[in-house]
Amino acid sequence: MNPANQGSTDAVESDVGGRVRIFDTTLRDGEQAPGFSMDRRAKMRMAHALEELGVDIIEAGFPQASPDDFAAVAEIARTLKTPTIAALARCQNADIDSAGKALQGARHSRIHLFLSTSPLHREHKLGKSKQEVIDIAAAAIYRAKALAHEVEFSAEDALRTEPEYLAEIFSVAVEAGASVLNAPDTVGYVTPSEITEMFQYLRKHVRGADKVVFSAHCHDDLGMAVANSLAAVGAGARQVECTINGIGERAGNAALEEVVMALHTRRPLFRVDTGIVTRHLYPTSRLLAEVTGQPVPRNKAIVGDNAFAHESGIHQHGMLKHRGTYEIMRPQDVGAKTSLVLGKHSGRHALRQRLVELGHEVDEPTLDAVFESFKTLTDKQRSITNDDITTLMDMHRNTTRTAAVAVES
Ligand SMILES: CC(=O)SCCNC(=O)CCNC(=O)[C@H](O)C(C)(C)COP(=O)(O)OP(=O)(O)OC[C@H]1O[C@@H](n2cnc3c(N)ncnc32)[C@H](O)[C@@H]1OP(=O)(O)O
Ligand SMILES: CC(C)C(=O)C(=O)O
Repeated sequence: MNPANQGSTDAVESDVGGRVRIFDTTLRDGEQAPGFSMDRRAKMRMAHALEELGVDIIEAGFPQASPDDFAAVAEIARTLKTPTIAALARCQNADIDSAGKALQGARHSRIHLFLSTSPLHREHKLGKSKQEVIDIAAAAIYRAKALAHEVEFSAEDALRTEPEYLAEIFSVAVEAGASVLNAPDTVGYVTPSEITEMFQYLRKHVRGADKVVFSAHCHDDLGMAVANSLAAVGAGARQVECTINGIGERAGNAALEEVVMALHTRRPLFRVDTGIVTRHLYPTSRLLAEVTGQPVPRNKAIVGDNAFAHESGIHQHGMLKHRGTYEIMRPQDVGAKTSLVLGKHSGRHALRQRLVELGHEVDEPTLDAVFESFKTLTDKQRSITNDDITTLMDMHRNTTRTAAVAVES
């Protein structure tokens, strides 16, 4: 049993220490991005991988969105054993009932309600007053409470909402029975210092703040989703909503693997733990790429092909002496491998190492000669294989032999 799932009101209240729950929304916000939708079968495969990864909560979908999404949430709820299964719903009876029904078989279920709170959304999207929005949220939470083990309330566009009003609607949400309060940066607008201020304010001013978990849900429109999520943790958030490979609406959500490895690698700074089995990060990332048909960018932090690859000679020389010179994480901790890639920017040290690995004996004159032809080749060819290296070595041997024969005759 995952200790994070035992009861929903055991919030960690201090700014440092404790457990941060990882709420994975790859199957909901992640799949909302154009090109990333997943059918029931794909979602099942991902859900099993997410369970193995050790996420605390899987947001399996939005049951009211389509019959297949309802079926996917229901199957995930029936099948998975460890994580809490969440389903998204608007503050509308049909959505709430459909989420409750889809979650019926779950060992631990959560209805995730959302309603816009910012002035822009209240006026233009919902056409509702402040009080009307509060009343709609309260009624929805009461209804959802009867249909799931717990209710999370998200104030959509929270970070562009008046702090006093946000604290008020969250206070009402706690009274109505919500045990997780999510303050999303829906449009990826804020900076780390601003989100810190907002979470500190909410934890101070929401009535019943000590009974609930505060959650961050950050989008990457300005490339700050991970930094903002970490800042929120620093300000007391104890749930982070994130996705594998950072997929999600527009520029995406905070990348799960980046949030987790930042908390893990810089533990003395954050002083919190997650339940993530980090060596599953890379395989889970690759599975997502497979089921969506969307490759992981090479330079993606943690899980990209280049995340632990070194081509530059100066870096390779350092790596051969001590891997800590250019790596801050052990690749095996995320299920990946280090690679010293030979290319245009490589130097003699890495070339010698590869020649030795391929079983060639190399003295300094040989290395110099092969290195020269290697550099000529890399100016023409972006990727160099072991076969290329062997060919260069064979060519050098042939040249040396021919020269020796010429001298003899
Ligand atoms: C920030 C987020 O990520 S929120 C989640 C966004 N995700 C999605 O929208 C994906 C799934 N969505 C869908 O499949 C469709 O939008 C459906 C089936 C849910 C709804 O479709 P439709 O009924 O045709 O409505 P449509 O999407 O065009 O418009 C949204 C309606 O929901 C209302 N609405 C929006 N948010 C909420 C809310 N949190 N609570 C209550 N009503 C809301 C809007 O005011 C609008 O109402 P109206 O039809 O009375 O004008
Ligand atoms: C539903 C909420 C949490 C959301 O996805 C957002 O505000 O970005």
